[in-house]
Amino acid sequence: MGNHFRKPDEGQDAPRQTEPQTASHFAYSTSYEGQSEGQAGSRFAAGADANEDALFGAAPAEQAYAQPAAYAAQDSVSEPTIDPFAYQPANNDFAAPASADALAGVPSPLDAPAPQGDLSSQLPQIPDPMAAPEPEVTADQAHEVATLDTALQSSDFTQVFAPVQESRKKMAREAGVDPVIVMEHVTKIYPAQPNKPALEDVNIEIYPGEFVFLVGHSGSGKSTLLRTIMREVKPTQGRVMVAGQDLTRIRNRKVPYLRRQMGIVFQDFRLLPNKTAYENVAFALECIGKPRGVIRAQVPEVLRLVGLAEQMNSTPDQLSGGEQQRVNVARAMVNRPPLLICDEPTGNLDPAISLGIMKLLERINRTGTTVIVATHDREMVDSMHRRVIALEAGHVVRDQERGGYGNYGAL
Ligand SMILES: Nc1ncnc2c1ncn2[C@@H]1O[C@H](COP(=O)(O)OP(=O)(O)OP(=O)(O)O)[C@@H](O)[C@H]1O
Repeated sequence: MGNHFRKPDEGQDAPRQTEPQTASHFAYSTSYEGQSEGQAGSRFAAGADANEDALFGAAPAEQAYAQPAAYAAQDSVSEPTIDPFAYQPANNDFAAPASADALAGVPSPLDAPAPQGDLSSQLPQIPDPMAAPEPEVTADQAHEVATLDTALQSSDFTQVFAPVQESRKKMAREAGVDPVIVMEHVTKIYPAQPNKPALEDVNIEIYPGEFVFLVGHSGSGKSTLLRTIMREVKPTQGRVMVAGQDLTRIRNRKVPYLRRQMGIVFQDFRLLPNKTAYENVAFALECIGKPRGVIRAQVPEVLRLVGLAEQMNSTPDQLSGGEQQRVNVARAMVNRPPLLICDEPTGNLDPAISLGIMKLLERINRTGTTVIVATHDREMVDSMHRRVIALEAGHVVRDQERGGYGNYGAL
């Protein structure tokens, strides 16, 4: 999916093709329909309008990056002790337990003696026809997964990836939360296909801190939906609100500031081939004018958190596909955006490595970042039990709180 974006100098309905990896593609490589790459490049000029950073709530003070210890204090203040999304059973969910006295003497079925012998060995062994074959995992892959698992245990994680405290605070304070993304009656018709809307009357609300899977057949509109959220595609009809900003109305010059609030991860990694992992991540910060001190503090930290402390000086050709994708995630997150948009982030990866990437995204989500993942990865969606939005021919055919991949339309 991620490789369907157009070259900057092509019209909006030009045939879709893979972009070459160039420096200008590195930082949010795709430009808004009709906007040239030159214009897009200017988005990263230093000296941003501070007011723009208010788009998603106040960004942390620059100083906080240079003093990681400050995060801890900041986090402990801003992280709500109650997660408003967490399931809170009502008092009457369960019958009140009987007192211990009343229960005394009543034989419990749990106290019954266990049947003797291992019954399972006496039962005929029937293979599960639905069971998927175990994927083969090489020693290298197992090592890669293990290093990432170790990195994910780091207690420092929240200090670096903890961007949306403002909205979480609001949620906790008011117990009523505004969605971070609202799509109202959104229809997108590409002129090249006037009779086949890529999206039709789509209505979606996504709240801060959610983890959302977007599923659907090829061509169902997943990429188009993500691209409207990034304001790379403008709807033909309807309204898209991101963090309270109406994307159908904001001026082009504001788009760069909007995108700074988004981390974007694509299937085709788009790392700069001649730069090391460190340099690739650092470049994302250089592009938005971060001071060198911030870069020196933040880049190794974020690479360590994605389990690449040992590979900072490796170039992409020295990294596995999964490691490259981790650099990509680190690069998307290094500026601590409150919203992470992933278009087929595991599309090219082996199942074991895909699971590692998904765990990483989940870990980032647990720090409060809203994560939206378009994917064809059935096993992943089924195993994670997160919100699933299914698209079919541009329509939302299912929006399920804790869904599986399903048969798109069917549950
Ligand atoms: N730039 C474009 N010009 C014309 N039609 C387009 C363009 N981009 C997408 N489409 C069409 O819009 C529809 C939705 O495409 P989209 O890429 O959003 O689907 P998708 O679900 O992401 O597919 P995949 O999973 O294959 O990436 C398709 O019919 C596609 O051909």
